[in-house]
Amino acid sequence: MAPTTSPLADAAASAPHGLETRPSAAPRPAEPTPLADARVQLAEAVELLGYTDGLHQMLATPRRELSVAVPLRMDNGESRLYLGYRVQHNFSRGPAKGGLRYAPNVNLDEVRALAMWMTWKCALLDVPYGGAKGGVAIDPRQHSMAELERVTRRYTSEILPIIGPERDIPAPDIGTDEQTMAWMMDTYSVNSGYTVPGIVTGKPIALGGSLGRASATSRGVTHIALAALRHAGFEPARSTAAVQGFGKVGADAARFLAEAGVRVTAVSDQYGAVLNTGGLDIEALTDHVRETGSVVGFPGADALDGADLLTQDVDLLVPAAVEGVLHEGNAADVLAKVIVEGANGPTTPTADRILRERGVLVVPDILANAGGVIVSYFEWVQANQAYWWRADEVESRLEERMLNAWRHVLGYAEARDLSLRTAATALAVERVAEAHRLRGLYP
Ligand SMILES: NC(=O)C1=CN([C@@H]2O[C@H](COP(=O)(O)OP(=O)(O)OC[C@H]3O[C@@H](n4cnc5c(N)ncnc54)[C@H](OP(=O)(O)O)[C@@H]3O)[C@@H](O)[C@H]2O)C=CC1
Ligand SMILES: O=C(O)CCC(=O)C(=O)O
Repeated sequence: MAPTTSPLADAAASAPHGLETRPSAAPRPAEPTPLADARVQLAEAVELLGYTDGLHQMLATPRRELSVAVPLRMDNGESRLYLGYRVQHNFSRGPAKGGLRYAPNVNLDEVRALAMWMTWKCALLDVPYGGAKGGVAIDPRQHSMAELERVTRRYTSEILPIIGPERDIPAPDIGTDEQTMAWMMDTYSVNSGYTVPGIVTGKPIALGGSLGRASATSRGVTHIALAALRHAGFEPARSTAAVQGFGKVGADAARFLAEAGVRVTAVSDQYGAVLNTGGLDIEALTDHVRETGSVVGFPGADALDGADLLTQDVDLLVPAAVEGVLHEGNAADVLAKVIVEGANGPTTPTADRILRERGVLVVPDILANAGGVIVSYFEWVQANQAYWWRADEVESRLEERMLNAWRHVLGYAEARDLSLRTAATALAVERVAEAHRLRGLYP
C-alpha cells in the first residue's frame, strides 16, 4: 500500500518535541548572495581565459527563466499559494539538467546560481547537458504526503512547457526525493499520453531509475575526498572528518567515509550537531535519525552547536547542506586541511581566498558533488534505451569519471598555480564557450 506521509514529513512528525532549527554556521555577513558568489567565480575564470565582455555576458546570463505560482489545497480545506521557479542557465551542450529544491527560503536568485553551477558541473564532467535548477519556496516538513503530491503535480504542470527528456530533465535536490520524481514523471507522462521515463532522473528503480543513483553523489564525494586527503599527505585510515548535513548527500558520505576507514567525529543537521572524537557509529546514528528525525540526542555522542561543526579539529570537512556556510566570518577558524564540497556553493569567494592563503585544499562543488549528475546521465541513457546496467557497472563508471576529472582539474591547477575552483570553473567555461563558438553563437 502507498505510504500516506512522506519520509520528510515522517521525520518532522517524529522529531524530538520542541526541537528548533539551528543556523548552519555563524551568521554570514549580510551580502553577497549565492548568485553574486557564482558570478565572481565565473568572472575569475573569464579573466583567466581572456574572453570578451560579450562572451562573458552570454555565459553569465540564464537562457530561460520561468516563475510560477503554485496553489495548494491543504488537507484541512484551506488554500495556500507557493512560488516556484525553473531556470535553464545554458543548453549549448545539450538538454538542461538539474535538481528541484523544496525549501522555505528558495528564491529566483538562488535558483539562478544553482543553475549556473549545474552548467559548469555538466561541462566539467563532460556529460552532454547544460545546466538548470528548480525550486519551490515551501517547507516540505510542514506538509503531508498528499499535499506534497499536489504541489509537485501542480508545479510540474506549470513548468511543463519548458521541460522534457530532450529539453530539461529535473532530479532531486534539497527537500525532494525519488517519490517527488515519480510524481513529476507521472504528471508529465499523463500529459504526453504515454510513459516518458527520461523526463526525470533520481526516480524509483521500479519506474526506470538507475541502480546506484540514490548514493551516487555521496560515492563521488567519497572518491574525491579520499584522493584529496592522499594528495594533501593524509592516510585516509588515519584521518578524521566532520560532515555538515545528514540528508541524501551527507548521511551516505559519512557512511562511505567511515567504511573507507576515516574516523567521522562530527555531523550536523538543521537542528544541531553531535560529536564523538573516538568516531561516530554512522549506522547507529542513521537508525537514530530514522526514529527521531534528527541527529540531535544521539546517545553515542555529545551535543555540539551546529555552527561549531565547521571549525572542528579534523583533517577533512564535508559541507553537505546549504550555500554560503563558509564565509569571511568563519573561514579563518576552520581547522580542517581539506574541504570537499558536497553541497553546492558552501564557500563564498572571500572564504575561498582566506582558506587558500591558509593552505587549505578546497575541492569545489562542481567537481566534488558531480557524482549525482553523472549517474543521472547514466539513468537517462538507460531509460532512453530501455536497457539497465548492473550496480557494479554504474559504480565503476562513476568512479572512473570522478577520478579522471579530479586528475584533470588538479593537473590544470598545478600547472597554472590556480585554486582547484578556478581551474575547474575555467575548464568547464572553456567547454561551454567552445560549444557556443561551434554553434555560431559567439558574439
Ligand atoms: N541530492 C543530490 O544528488 C545532490 C545534492 N547536492 C547538494 O547537496 C546539498 C544537500 O542536498 P541533499 O542531501 O540532497 O538534501 P537533503 O534535503 O536530503 O538534506 C539536506 C541536509 O542538510 C541539512 N540542512 C538543510 N538546511 C540546513 C541549514 N540551514 N543548516 C544546516 N543544515 C541544513 C538538512 O537537515 P535536516 O535533516 O534537519 O533537514 C539535511 O540534513 C545541497 O547543497 C544540494 O544542492 C549536490 C549534488 C547532487
Ligand atoms: O542529478 C541531477 O540531474 C542534478 C543533481 C543536482 O541538482 C546537482 O548536482 O546539484
